[in-house]
Amino acid sequence: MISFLMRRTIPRCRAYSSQTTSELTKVEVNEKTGVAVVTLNRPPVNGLNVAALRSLEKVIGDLETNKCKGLILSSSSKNIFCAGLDLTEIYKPDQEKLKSLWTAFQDLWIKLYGASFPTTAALNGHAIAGGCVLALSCDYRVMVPNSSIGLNETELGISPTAWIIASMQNVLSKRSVELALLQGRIYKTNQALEIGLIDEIANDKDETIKKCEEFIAKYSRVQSLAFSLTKRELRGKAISELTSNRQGDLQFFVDSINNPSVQKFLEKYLQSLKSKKN
Ligand SMILES: CCCCCCCC/C=C\CC(=O)SCCNC(=O)CCNC(=O)[C@H](O)C(C)(C)COP(=O)(O)OP(=O)(O)OC[C@H]1O[C@@H](n2cnc3c(N)ncnc32)[C@H](O)[C@@H]1OP(=O)(O)O
Repeated sequence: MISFLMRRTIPRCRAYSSQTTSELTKVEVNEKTGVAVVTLNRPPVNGLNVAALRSLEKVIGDLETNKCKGLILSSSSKNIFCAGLDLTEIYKPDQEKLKSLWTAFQDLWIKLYGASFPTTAALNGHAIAGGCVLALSCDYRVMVPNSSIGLNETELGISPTAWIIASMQNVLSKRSVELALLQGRIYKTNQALEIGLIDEIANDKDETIKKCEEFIAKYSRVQSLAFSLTKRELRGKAISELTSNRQGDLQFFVDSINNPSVQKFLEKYLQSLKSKKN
């Protein structure tokens, strides 16, 4: 069950009625500000499987319906924000599950990137691949020191699809996007700040959330309708490009993952992650 701490005094933020989302995503809404802290909660690394993606998508949909004031995306892990798509779901995949995974990721991106309220990522640790996409889909990113962030897909042998590139282009210069994507580069916190991949550094998780709250507070005098219409103008093109080509995008993903050389790499990659501890 999702835990809600709903405010009673902000008239535009109604109490949630849905209780169907699982513990995969926890939600707390600040009674005073109406800002929701949404916590990814799939240990050990918040790997994104279909259930986790759908859970987060539903939460964002509920926040949208309830006209909350802003979102802070965080993680229950001590040092990992999100390690991206669950690699065990894309190695030797069940084909139907693979399609569901990508479709759920597309749906989540459309909701998060297009959210009509301010969105922030409180990066209390690593944000790799799909984890970086979640961060890039928000309006603002605050990260703790000694963490890493980036899109390493080319290292995995797959190429980021148009909407993922658009999310990065929305944040970085064209030159930085080229370097980041073509090299499949993962940036340390300081480097990420230098190129603008994150907006601020915070000392710890609490401070990431505080800084995200401060960012959202800057919008308190902005009319919600003007905010959402302006955001739609800025981001709508990338979203409609995906919505008009969802099937093609899905097929590209499925073909990429099923490529024997990608599967071979994934096998070695998963082994290397496991053998780190030995
Ligand atoms: C259209 C064509 C395709 C377009 C694709 C582009 C789209 C891009 C979007 C998504 C793609 C992806 O997201 S693919 C996922 C890629 N993710 C990664 O490469 C991250 C891999 N993980 C790490 O680098 C590290 O785990 C970490 C830095 C995140 C944390 O390191 P730490 O040392 O703290 O932890 P461990 O490495 O020991 O991990 C603990 C535990 O978790 C397992 N693990 C890690 N990552 C994943 C994952 N993504 N999915 C599933 N499982 C994962 C790891 O193997 C360990 O397991 P064990 O405890 O069993 O050993």
